[in-house]
Amino acid sequence: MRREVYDADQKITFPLQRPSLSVFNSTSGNGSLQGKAVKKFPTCIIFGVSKCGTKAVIEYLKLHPHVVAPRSEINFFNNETLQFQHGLEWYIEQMPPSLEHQITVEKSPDYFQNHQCADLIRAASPATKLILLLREPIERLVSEYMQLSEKRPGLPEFDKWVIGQDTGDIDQRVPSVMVSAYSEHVSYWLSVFPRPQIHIIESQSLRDYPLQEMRKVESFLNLQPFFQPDDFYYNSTRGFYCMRMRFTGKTKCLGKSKGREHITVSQSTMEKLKMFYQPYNNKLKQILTLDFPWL
Ligand SMILES: Nc1ncnc2c1ncn2[C@@H]1O[C@H](COP(=O)(O)OS(=O)(=O)O)[C@@H](OP(=O)(O)O)[C@H]1O
Repeated sequence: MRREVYDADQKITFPLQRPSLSVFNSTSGNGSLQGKAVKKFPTCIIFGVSKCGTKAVIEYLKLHPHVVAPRSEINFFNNETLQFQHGLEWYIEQMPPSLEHQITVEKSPDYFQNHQCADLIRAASPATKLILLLREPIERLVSEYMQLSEKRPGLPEFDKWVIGQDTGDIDQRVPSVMVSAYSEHVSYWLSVFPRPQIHIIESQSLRDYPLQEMRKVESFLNLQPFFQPDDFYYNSTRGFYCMRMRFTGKTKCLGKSKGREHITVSQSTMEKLKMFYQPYNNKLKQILTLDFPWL
């Protein structure tokens, strides 16, 4: 059975029943892991926000033996070409096979500002759980700027990038500026998904207290309690918590593209940015009834 999830002009259909592709028998020596492994639609999608620690959450989650996740972002629901040419079966094909007791988690943080992703995910799988990370908006913006300036050497200096030369105000035409206007996007996602279906993590708290935050994630996903203090250790060279694999003792930190040094924003631009984000932050606090240090 199939149903339309786009409007009639777009003619995209998503199967109501999720197909189980690439069925095979697990050859794992661990008795409890034997059985059929199949590729499944994610139980949980980390849908944003970019530069807020999404990679850390998915890598931490992958320590849990009951979690599988693809190696990289799939960016399916924000890519019409993939949807039209390949369809939902292709999306599921990108997932690693999972055993019956395992869940699949995907992270594509650019879904957040692409509101149609909310409708598409809901149409494809209304019960899929969602995780959202939120970072102080100016810090997030600077983090994205650092990434962009590495990829695009001709990018203007930060001040010129965020301030419209014609107006002298924060330039709302810069997409990255508007990504940090969280309330605009959160209100849309909350019009599509009930609040209890979205777990929110404050980025600084994840950086400082990974164990505490990952235990909350574990509970949100109804996973068996697994995370222990030894799974995380502070790496003073990197300035972040890294991971210790429980069964091999090997350690793993995130790559060098995480934790880039940030530029110092001039005081006048900082003031403009603070004024600009204040109303969005106030609205966010109201919508979520949450209190972060920067709200
Ligand atoms: N454990 C650990 N290790 C490394 N980095 C960590 C960690 N926890 C959180 N962070 C913060 O994650 C920021 C990058 O966020 P994302 O992974 O969401 O970026 S991306 O959108 O996937 O590019 C990255 O931002 P920048 O410091 O600005 O690079 C980090 O601050």
